[in-house]
Amino acid sequence: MNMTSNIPAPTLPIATPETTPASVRARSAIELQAASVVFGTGETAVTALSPTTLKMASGEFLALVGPSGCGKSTILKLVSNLIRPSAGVVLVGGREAAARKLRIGMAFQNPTMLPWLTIEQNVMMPLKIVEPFKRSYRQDKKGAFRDRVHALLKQVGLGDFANHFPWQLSGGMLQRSNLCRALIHEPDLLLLDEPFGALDQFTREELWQIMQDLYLDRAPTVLLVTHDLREAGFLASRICVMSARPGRVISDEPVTLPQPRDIATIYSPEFVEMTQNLREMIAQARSS
Ligand SMILES: Nc1ncnc2c1ncn2[C@@H]1O[C@H](COP(=O)(O)OP(=O)(O)OP(=O)(O)O)[C@@H](O)[C@H]1O
Repeated sequence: MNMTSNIPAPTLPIATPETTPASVRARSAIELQAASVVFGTGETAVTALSPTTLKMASGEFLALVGPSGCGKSTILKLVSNLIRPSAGVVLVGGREAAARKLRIGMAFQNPTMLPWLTIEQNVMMPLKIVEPFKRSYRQDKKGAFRDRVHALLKQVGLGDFANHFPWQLSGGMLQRSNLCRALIHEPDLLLLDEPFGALDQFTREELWQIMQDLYLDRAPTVLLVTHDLREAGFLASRICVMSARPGRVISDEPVTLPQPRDIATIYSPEFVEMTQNLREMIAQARSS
């Protein structure tokens, strides 16, 4: 399913994967060098992440899987610079604490739409607050921004819901809006923490396809945390498995299936074998 043909030509001088210089794209390469995280001190200290080494190239789609509490979300927080490592180094684009210089999009399990704003206004929010869009927004370019929001909403099948309020949408529709809000400002780096976790299987599969289209269209660097091994296999170009808390990466393998993938792929013997292997690794990690 490729919906890119529905998008009107961009009306703003916004970077696309084709126009973004390699130097800019390289800024979103990620590297953890023996990075560890301890929350708290003394007797109440919790080691959330063992020294972890992980490298991601710009434009890569990496899925992190592992037992509950092993430190997956902690890695997202490190990469986004919400927290600093207790030891080791986290580099984004080759520099420490550099995430704030990047355009980052985030989507979590529970979409946090502002209930008093319409879907259009919610999705527009990053354009209001993130440079360079913020400057143009102030210069009354709202018409162009609105066109951009509508094009993206249309791409995910929400073209007719721009003026609805969040409470008028289903869970799946809210998750689509959530993805739109995470992508509207053309992020270099997309951090996804179980973004489809609360959805039924059919809606989830539909959103995997939408996510895949958006990724192939825009090529951001994506770090996806998920418990759903099929989701990891369907979307990612690489899967890292973590050990139980305090976690570290115990397996790091590419997903060799060609992209774009369709839903039938997840029933192929190759795919089933891959997810079974991942499942066994996680089951072992949980019990050890
Ligand atoms: N701010 C905090 N203060 C204290 N402990 C924390 C904090 N944040 C996370 N932890 C602990 O660190 C560990 C790792 O948490 P994290 O959220 O990274 O795990 P996770 O792998 O994402 O878990 P899940 O799959 O269940 O979402 C957990 O034991 C958690 O309780």
